[in-house]
Amino acid sequence: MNRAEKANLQLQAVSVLRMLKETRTYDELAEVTDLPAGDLNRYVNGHVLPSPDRAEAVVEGVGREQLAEELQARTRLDPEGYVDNSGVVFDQSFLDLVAPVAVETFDFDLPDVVLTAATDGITLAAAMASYFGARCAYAKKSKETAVEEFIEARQRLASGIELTYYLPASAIAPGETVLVVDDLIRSGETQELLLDIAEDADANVGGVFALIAAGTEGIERAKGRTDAPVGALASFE
Ligand SMILES: O=P(O)(O)OC[C@H]1O[C@H](OP(=O)(O)OP(=O)(O)O)[C@H](O)[C@@H]1O
Repeated sequence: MNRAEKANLQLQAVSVLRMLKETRTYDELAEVTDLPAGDLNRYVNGHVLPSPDRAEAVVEGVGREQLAEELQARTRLDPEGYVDNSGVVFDQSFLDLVAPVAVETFDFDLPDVVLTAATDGITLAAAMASYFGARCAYAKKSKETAVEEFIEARQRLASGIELTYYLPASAIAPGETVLVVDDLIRSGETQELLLDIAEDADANVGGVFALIAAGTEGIERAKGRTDAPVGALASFE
């Protein structure tokens, strides 16, 4: 790790600790992190940065578990099983914490492009792209008027409805590494269309990542389509 990467990791750890501190006392935070309450106070207030080792432990270990809990707490499931995750996808500073935890947990190849589908995946994709220094691209269900060339992916869904996603052809260059992300993966139909787009662009898939998996069907479906790591931060049955 070079100096800039270390500094980035240390600042990420401070963000994670601040997020956790919102709903905890320092003693409770000490219990969660196994770090002394006095040190945590100095980190959260920005007086001292955690050492790179401590920062890594916070981002990798505690970060994943706590982010998953936080996700569950911010997500509502209605009686029909539909997910309301606006408390997550509208909160850019929460989403800023996700990329380092996701990459530590799932070991994705670092992307040139973070690809998602409009609409709800966009804020997550933007946050992750910014962390990786990658471009953010999103496929839409309609064609942008001024764009001449598109990559199209079409699928007849289980419901019988036909779904087409369009991505401007210039968004991904051949040979680039694409990380497919979304807020939610349920049937995996959307991710499959995004993987079709990546394949059409002659890109390498670096991974498939969702914040929330509703059931296991979507994750299994994506795993059937790529050898790259596939995972979600939290799951609902
Ligand atoms: O795994 P799947 O069964 O494909 O479901 C997941 C997709 O469903 C939601 O998008 P939706 O199609 O509702 O569009 P929206 O983001 O515009 O609401 C969500 O943002 C994912 O893209």
